[in-house]
Amino acid sequence: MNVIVIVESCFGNTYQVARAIADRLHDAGSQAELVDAAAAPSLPTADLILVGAPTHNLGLPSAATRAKAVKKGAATPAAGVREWIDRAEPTDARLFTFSTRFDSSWSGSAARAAAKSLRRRGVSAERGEDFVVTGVSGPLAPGELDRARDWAATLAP
Ligand SMILES: Cc1cc2nc3c(=O)[nH]c(=O)nc-3n(C[C@H](O)[C@H](O)[C@H](O)COP(=O)(O)O)c2cc1C
Repeated sequence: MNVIVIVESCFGNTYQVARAIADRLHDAGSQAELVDAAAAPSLPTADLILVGAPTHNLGLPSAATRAKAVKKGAATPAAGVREWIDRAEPTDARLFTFSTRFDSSWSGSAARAAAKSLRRRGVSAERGEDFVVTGVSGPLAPGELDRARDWAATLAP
C-alpha cells in the first residue's frame, strides 16, 4: 500500500506523531512517505492519505496562530494543512485526519476541522485520532506515540 502522511507542526509534536505513524506503516510493508503540508502535492498518488496538524484556536492553524506560536519559540512554516486543503483535489484514496491538542473538554480539534473543511471542498475525509500534548510546546503525554502506532496498524492491517 502507498501511504502519504502530510503534516504541519510548530513545535515538533505533531511531526513526532506523524513519524511514528509512517514508521509503523512502513514496518507493516507499506511505502510510507512523510511530507510537510507546505510541500505536499494537491493530488497525492497514494492509497491512503493521512493529514495531521496541531490544534490552534479550536481548529486548524492559520497565519495568525502560527505567528503566535513563533512568539512562543516555534519554528513555524508559512503554510500548512489549512492551505493544503485549499488546493486539495478529490481523490479515490482513503483519507484520515489527525491532530495534537490538550486533553480538555474545550480543546477543539484540528482533526475535526480538517475533515470538515475537506468534505466542504468535495474531498471525502474521515476524522481520525487526536493525540494529547501536556503543554503548548509539548511534550506528548505518556503513551501517545504508542497509541499513534496502534492507530496506524488499524489503517493498514
Ligand atoms: C496559537 C495557539 C493556539 C492554540 N490553541 C489550542 C486550542 O484551541 N486547543 C488545544 O487543545 N490546544 C491549543 N494549542 C496547543 C497546541 O495544540 C499545541 O501547541 C500543539 O498540539 C503542539 O503541536 P506541535 O508541536 O506539532 O506544534 C494552541 C497553541 C498555539 C500556539
